[in-house]
Amino acid sequence: METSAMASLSASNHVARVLSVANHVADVDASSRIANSWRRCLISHKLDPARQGPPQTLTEAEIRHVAEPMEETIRLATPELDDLAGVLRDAGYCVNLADVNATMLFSRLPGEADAKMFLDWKIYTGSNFAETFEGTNGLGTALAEQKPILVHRDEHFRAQWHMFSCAVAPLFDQAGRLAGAINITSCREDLERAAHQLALAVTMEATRRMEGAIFRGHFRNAWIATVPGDGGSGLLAYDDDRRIVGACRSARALLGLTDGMIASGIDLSRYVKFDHHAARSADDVVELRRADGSPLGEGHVAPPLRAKSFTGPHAPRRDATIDRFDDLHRLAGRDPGLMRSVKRLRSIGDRNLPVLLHGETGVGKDVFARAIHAASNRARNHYVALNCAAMPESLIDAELFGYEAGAFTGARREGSKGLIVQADGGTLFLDEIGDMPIALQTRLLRVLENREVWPLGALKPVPVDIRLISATHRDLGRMAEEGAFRADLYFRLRGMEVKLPSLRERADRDDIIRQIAREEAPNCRLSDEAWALLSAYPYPGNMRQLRHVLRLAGCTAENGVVTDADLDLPLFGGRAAEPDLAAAERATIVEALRKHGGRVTEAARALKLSRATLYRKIKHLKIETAQ
Ligand SMILES: Nc1ncnc2c1ncn2[C@@H]1O[C@H](COP(=O)(O)OP(=O)(O)OP(=O)(O)O)[C@@H](O)[C@H]1O
Repeated sequence: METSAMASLSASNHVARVLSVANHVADVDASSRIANSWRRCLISHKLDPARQGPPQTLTEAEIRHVAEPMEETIRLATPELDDLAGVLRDAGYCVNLADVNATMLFSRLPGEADAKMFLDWKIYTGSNFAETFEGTNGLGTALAEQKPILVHRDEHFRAQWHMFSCAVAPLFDQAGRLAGAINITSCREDLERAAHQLALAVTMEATRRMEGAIFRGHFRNAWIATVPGDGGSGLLAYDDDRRIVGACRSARALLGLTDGMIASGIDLSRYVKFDHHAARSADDVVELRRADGSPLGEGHVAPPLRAKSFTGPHAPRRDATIDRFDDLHRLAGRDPGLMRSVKRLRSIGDRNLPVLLHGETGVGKDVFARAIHAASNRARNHYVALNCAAMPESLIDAELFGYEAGAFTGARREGSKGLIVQADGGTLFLDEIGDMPIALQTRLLRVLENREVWPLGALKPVPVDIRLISATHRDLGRMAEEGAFRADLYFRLRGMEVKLPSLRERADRDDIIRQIAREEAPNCRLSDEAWALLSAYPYPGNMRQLRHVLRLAGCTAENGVVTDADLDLPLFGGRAAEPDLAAAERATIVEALRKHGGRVTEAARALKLSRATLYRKIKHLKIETAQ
């Protein structure tokens, strides 16, 4: 028999089976949950099990709109989602997070061999698998019932999904409300139900950890108590005055807490009692008791992420929802490498560890450095930045270390404090540190070692307390090996090294394009062609270039639609084109400088480059300037 004829025979057998189960005629081996779902699909949703066609898929703009309220949930769940995808990848599973309406908003595909099937069948971000449209399926049915479910092959309502097997766990938010679901799907023919059942158990465990991460992330400035219970442990968040500010689904069920009780700021001691002084860290086990003194079991208590130690009852109340690491989390987006770096920065806390940022031009080194400063206990003091590539050696010296009155010809009469002293108590950001002349490197090293500065012409040093963040696009390690950069300074600078990936390397590049499009072209939508172009372009100028391109496109777009014609994306040549590119680049820069009377700032603005990048290019291309 031909394959298509076999397929249509099995489809008609399936239709007959669905009808007989739904009408309670035959007692086939479909589980009661599957049978009930089939009944809902036939009777309430009036669906046809034989209907063929892809799932409903949202446009880019619709995905953006739907994903916005889920941004924090997705961000906090991403590390666990990535781990789950890593564990299941070799078994051919794709992993998705969907919202309450069963629209997939996050997807991780397995290896190439398995991925094609998911792409062909549109099992990816933007597709909707609501039971009311697609019939019985993992996502739709788990969300309809708010319970984990396994839907194996011919348990799907529509015959066209019979080559797939899915396992889904619903996801509940920090207030115990249904927030979405975590789905894993396989299309491997040899997948046994028992093995799939095991994968469901793994998914349920991972989902519980995601819920924990979402709860802890949401209440990061509150105390968190973990309370044991039969259906898994519950999480309670409370403030410095020991009033409950949040409770997860299990804690609500376990202790009978409602939204109203939590909103009224109910006392923790009316539900749970324990010796606060016994809990010094999240790893310490504490004996928990109910209000009447009866034992509740062993639990844990974690202090707020910002707190160093327990605060007394009169300590000022903190806002339990504001986190000074917010900017860093926002910049890291969903890029796994950057998310790990932010996690490490969090664990460093307020220790004065130098940070070395590494990345191409325009990847956001300056904004990242500012965000590190904002997340530190130095945030109230100055953030002072200096670009070492943008100045001649003599000026860097004076700018950085300062000078006494009359220290040299041309010096200001009253002298200058210098940037290092200005940054006292705060953060000093040295951009393009690889361009710092060797003599100045030696002076900087002395400042870092002795914590004092000798301004030029001064008779005594000035003590300073700075946190140093430096940045470079160069390979400083190699430069240190080759003697072009002081190795001892290099090791001092890289207390922690953070690699800021180029835009083309970022795992969340599409999110960034969407976000920047929202900011720079707020009243426009992107046409499909424009989107295709934007997501395939290599962006030598990274975020800065993307911003400029979209800002311009926002101005030229007609009828609120950015088309490919609005995108000013110059061809980015390969290796063979490099000599010509360099010549063309040189000519463009020389012309821009000429047009702006040699003023680098204005020429940089006209060329849509940062001043530092233009200085670097001027140096690299050996262009003569008036300065
Ligand atoms: N994660 C991000 N999302 C959106 N925009 C960003 C992000 N990071 C940086 N940008 C934007 O990119 C532009 C360039 O950022 P920034 O000046 O910090 O880059 P840089 O790496 O310091 O560049 P250069 O090395 O050329 O000095 C800025 O407009 C900034 O707002």
